[in-house]
Amino acid sequence: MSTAVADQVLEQAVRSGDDAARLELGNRWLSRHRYGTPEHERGLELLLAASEGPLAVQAHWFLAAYYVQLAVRPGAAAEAARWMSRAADAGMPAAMDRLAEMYLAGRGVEPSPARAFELHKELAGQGHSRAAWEAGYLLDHAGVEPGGPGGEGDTACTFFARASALGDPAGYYSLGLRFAAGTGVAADPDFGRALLSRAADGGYPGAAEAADELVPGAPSPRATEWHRRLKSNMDSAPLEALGPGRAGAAQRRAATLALEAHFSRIGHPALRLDAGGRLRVAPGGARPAAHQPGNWHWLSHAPRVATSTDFASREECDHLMSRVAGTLRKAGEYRRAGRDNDDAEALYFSGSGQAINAMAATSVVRIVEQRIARMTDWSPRALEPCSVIRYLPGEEYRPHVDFFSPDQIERDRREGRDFGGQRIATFLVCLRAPAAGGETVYDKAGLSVAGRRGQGVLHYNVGPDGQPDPMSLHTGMPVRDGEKWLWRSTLREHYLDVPR
Ligand SMILES: O=C(O)CCC(=O)C(=O)O
Ligand SMILES: [Fe+2]
Repeated sequence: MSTAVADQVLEQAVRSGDDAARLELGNRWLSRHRYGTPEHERGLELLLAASEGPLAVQAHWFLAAYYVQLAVRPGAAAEAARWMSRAADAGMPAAMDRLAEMYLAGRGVEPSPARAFELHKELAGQGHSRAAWEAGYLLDHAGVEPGGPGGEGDTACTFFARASALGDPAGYYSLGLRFAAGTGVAADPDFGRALLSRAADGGYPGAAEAADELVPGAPSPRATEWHRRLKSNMDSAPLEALGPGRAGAAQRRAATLALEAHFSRIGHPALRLDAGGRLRVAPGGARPAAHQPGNWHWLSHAPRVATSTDFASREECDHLMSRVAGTLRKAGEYRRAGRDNDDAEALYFSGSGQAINAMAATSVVRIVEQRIARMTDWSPRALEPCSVIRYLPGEEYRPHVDFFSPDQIERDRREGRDFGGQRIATFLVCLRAPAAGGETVYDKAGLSVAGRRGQGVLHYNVGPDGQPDPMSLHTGMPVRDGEKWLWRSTLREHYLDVPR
């Protein structure tokens, strides 16, 4: 059926009051027609018309997603939060997940890491493994005080164990790090090694390296035995009960309890079930502390370049790689029309990348952004959405500058596409350092910065007078061996969500 015919069929269905057709047609009009056109407005009206009918929750979700992605428009964040809350209150897992992210970032709502945690905790109880992992991460990094009814004893390790019970490599990985180091749980390097190896079996980035570095040498017989048990535990786990779209919240809770009980039978003394049948990890070891980045170390004043060692933790670096690993694309494929810097990227950068937008951002993305904002005394509202880029051997980013031309800034502002103004500075975080090559070179200053995992690099693209600085020319040297992964944020002149 051609699109035109299909549209006519949908129009007919809309006239007879069919809400599924309203949703389908509304989304089509919104994606096909530019913001501000009557056709675009009609798309929005169709979604609104469906928002009180039998498909209200889906309509709320589509409206929320629409406003999330319309971030640069005034009031969009508040509208996004309003619709997202309605879909979340109706129990839609995807909406609960995005609402948690909004509470953490404080977008459209008062920031509340505690609400973000509670939403992830609820989702974790329904068998959503990433939510279980995020709940654990938030406990260690967002200053959330677990408390309230049933909250006693919630620890990061407990949530990572629950993610592990659901078969999530991220859960094995983070639990493995903690058993290896003895943070939040009494150290058991053999079990830690086994968990990290299990995460590596599941393809989790950095897990094999962490196992080799944190518990060096050949695995002990005990580590090998734990690894075998972890594998056979998962082989016999009744995971199908959580298959996509299989059951409602109550059935998913029951299936989750069964999986947690199953995992506890692996027999490790630190894993136990509480009175409510939920999996917990006996607390012990060193008190977990929020990650502390190193102070700025200035390398150059023309251009201005500084580094911070351990800006991001190993766990954060590996999470960020895992988040984009399946979706990386060549620069030419993510280029947006009319953006000169995207054209330059396609021309000069031979690796791959992926932006992490508000529909994909996780707690780690927001916490790292908040850390960048704190360390640079910048507002998170003036940070461009981050992206992750990867260089394979032979790939490079030839000499270029990151600042926008005055033409580009004015065109973006006029077309209502981007109100952020100049890219004052660039913030890079080395997620994985290559074995050889891949230095960041500031060509005109004769400065070369070798990446180390977790290191943050800040360089200004403008001089102290605020004007584009030609001295900021820089190069990502060809990687000779291994892979190089970077996080990129740019610090913009203005808030991105306030029209000028
Ligand atoms: O890879 C590097 O070291 C530099 C990356 C860069 O310049 C950029 O992403 O704009
Ligand atoms: Fe650059």
